[in-house]
Amino acid sequence: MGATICCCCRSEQEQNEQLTSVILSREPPPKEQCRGSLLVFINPHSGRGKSLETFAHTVAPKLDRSLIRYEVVVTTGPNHARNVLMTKTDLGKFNGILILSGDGLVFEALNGVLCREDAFRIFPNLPIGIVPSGSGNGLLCSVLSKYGTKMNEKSVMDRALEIATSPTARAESVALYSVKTETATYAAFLSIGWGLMADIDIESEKWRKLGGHRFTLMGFIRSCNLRSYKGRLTYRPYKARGYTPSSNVFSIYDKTTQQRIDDSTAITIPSFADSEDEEKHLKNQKTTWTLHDSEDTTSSESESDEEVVIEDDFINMYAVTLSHIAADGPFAPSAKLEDNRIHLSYILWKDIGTRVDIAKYLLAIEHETHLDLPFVKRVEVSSMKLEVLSDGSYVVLDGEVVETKSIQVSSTRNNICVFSSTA
Ligand SMILES: Nc1ncnc2c1ncn2[C@@H]1O[C@H](COP(=O)(O)OP(=O)(O)OP(=O)(O)O)[C@@H](O)[C@H]1O
Repeated sequence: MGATICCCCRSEQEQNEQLTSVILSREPPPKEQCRGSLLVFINPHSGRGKSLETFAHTVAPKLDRSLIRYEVVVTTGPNHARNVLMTKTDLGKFNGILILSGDGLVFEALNGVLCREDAFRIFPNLPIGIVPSGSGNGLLCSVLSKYGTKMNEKSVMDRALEIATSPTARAESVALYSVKTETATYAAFLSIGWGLMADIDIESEKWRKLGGHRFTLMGFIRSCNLRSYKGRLTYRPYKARGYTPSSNVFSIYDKTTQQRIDDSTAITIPSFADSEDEEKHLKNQKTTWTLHDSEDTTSSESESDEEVVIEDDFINMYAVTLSHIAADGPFAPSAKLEDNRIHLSYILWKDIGTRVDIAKYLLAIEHETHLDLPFVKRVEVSSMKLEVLSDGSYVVLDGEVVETKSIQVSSTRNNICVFSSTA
């Protein structure tokens, strides 16, 4: 335990191998003394490439002191975490999972869970903790900003470490969205982008080591080479439909995931006249989304309103479901963790004067004034569909590129739970 490593004079790969073997050989605290256990995913290449070091030197010693055991998976490439979570048979024994990467690995992990039969029981009962090692950490920043953490890299990292390693850590609900493309279904929690900001996000990935500065640099380049993107955007304005989202805040180490699942199943099973109905109810609970705009939830004629369709040349389309997309000012200040509305904003080519307007828009994001610019249209929606009608653009979901020309995002009444505070 607590081995110190001299990292100078060695290649990055050798350092990573050495750190991995130190991490995997750590003696856990004795089981009978432990408060609980975490399943940890470390992406050695995320962000500035420091996640193994952060775990070995900071997270692991703190978890040991807090008597929290951990099982570590050092991811070897895309889909590793997804495959583990799809197939792991003992997920219920953990109190939570901890991810040392960015939003991309959280997205991958959730979509691994989505492939499981018990996905919709796991989501609200298996808390996800994040130690921000990737370059985009919108989920973590949205959660921490609710509790007043200052939005700069150091404060976010310090607070995330405190929560991730504390025996009194608590988790709370974050709304989950159902996404369909031409070929796949996803669970998403953060954003869908197309056009200017999606291009900036993806084209700046080669500068990962610059951290958040990569977006500023690529934003400057992109606004000098402004493009328009042809597409059709269809959306349905948000209506409450009698639903008031509420947050479930709970202590992570009071129960394991399986104990929480067992408790919630016992509470939510109504008494059924016959066992066939009961079986059907349980099956639905396990396997399906609860869509916000389903027939069951549209209670009156006035609520089944028209869809709005815009077919035009766009400069940017960016929709978020959480307040922050990075550790700067909020992108959607009114977004709340548990609330299931989608904050859609877009800019049409015909509405801007010059490309200086776009530079102003990108700069305004940092100062939270971007939504006040006259050429930025915004609306809260419960579902939206984007059909891309031109070539050569990225559709980016929770920071990850999805290969599709058509994508539909729907609000649901499902949620995940995320490490958020300490008692
Ligand atoms: N060992 C690995 N090597 C390369 N890619 C990996 C590895 N492990 C995981 N990945 C992939 O890297 C992506 C990590 O994205 P994440 O957002 O977590 O980090 P990031 O450094 O901020 O990356 P990005 O800038 O692309 O968002 C995930 O899609 C994941 O599948």
